[in-house]
Amino acid sequence: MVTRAHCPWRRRTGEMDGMVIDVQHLNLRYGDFHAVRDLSFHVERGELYALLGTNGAGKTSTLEIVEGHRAPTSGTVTVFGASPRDRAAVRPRIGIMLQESGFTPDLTVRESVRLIGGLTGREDTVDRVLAIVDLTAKAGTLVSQLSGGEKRRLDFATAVWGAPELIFLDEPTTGLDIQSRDALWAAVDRLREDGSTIVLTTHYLPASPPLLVVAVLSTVVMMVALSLATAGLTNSPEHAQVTTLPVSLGVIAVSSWVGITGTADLTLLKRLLPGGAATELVLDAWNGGAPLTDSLILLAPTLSWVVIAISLAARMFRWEPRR
Ligand SMILES: Nc1ncnc2c1ncn2[C@@H]1O[C@H](COP(=O)(O)OP(=O)(O)OP(=O)(O)O)[C@@H](O)[C@H]1O
Repeated sequence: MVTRAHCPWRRRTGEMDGMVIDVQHLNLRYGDFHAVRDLSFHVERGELYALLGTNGAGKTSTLEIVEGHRAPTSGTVTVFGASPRDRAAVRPRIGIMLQESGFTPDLTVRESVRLIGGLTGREDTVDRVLAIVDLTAKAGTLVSQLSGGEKRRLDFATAVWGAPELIFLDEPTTGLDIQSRDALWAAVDRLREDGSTIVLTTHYLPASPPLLVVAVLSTVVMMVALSLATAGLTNSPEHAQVTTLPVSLGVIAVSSWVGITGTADLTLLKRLLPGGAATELVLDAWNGGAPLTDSLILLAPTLSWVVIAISLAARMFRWEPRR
């Protein structure tokens, strides 16, 4: 666990309240190719915010802009109220796990962590960081002798040194075995509990996502639909109440759109959909002959399922005019 002693920024009470990242009408073109189209979202302090999307949707490109590594073609981005290109203002407060970090192969794990940590200007100890990323046993091993998953955990170490206020993780679980993946999600959750705001891209979602806010790149429609739908999957009761209706509607509507057929009766619906007054409303409408198909299979709306279903629907409705 991160202690207060490791978190000097916590003392600046009040400064961190509210919005950490604000992205408005972001566009990025690589020559003629429109990689990110009119993307807007914001991230609040203490949130775990995931950018989801199909391969090539623009997740890494967006992250690179917010991290200050790349300039947008148009749109505005602020991090802690400053431009992410303002390194002096922003860099000391953020930790970044790239898709691939270039570590020197003939340094040990301990030397690598100390070297990268030293560059952040934040205080921490190698032992604490190695414990977070579960590399204590490999402290004396040369980077060239690490496995792919161990190298990925070393990448993670560079992002968490000094308990930064804002942590970016680009595909953090790539190459990790199931156990390491679970351990990483647990570490991410602990970092968030300790006060860090976390923004990540991933194709592998934990089975029970912690308090998770999601944007799906490609289209505004997808982003809005999924943000609403997934908010209902969080463990926050107030969110769940507000968003039960979109979750229920989303499950029924997407099932209909993608043409899944089968039989579902009211009892099954009640079992599978989230509970609450909003669900009752949806069921009443459906049962009373609302314009929805009477023949569909309903799936429990896990986050992965919603992503797949909305991606399919997006393809069917050609929601991705990318060029
Ligand atoms: N430097 C570049 N020059 C030209 N096109 C690029 C460049 N970098 C990325 N692209 C293109 O922009 C699109 C978005 O790339 P990006 O890496 O942001 O996607 P992604 O959502 O992170 O994908 P993945 O899930 O596969 O990692 C892709 O089609 C990619 O080919």
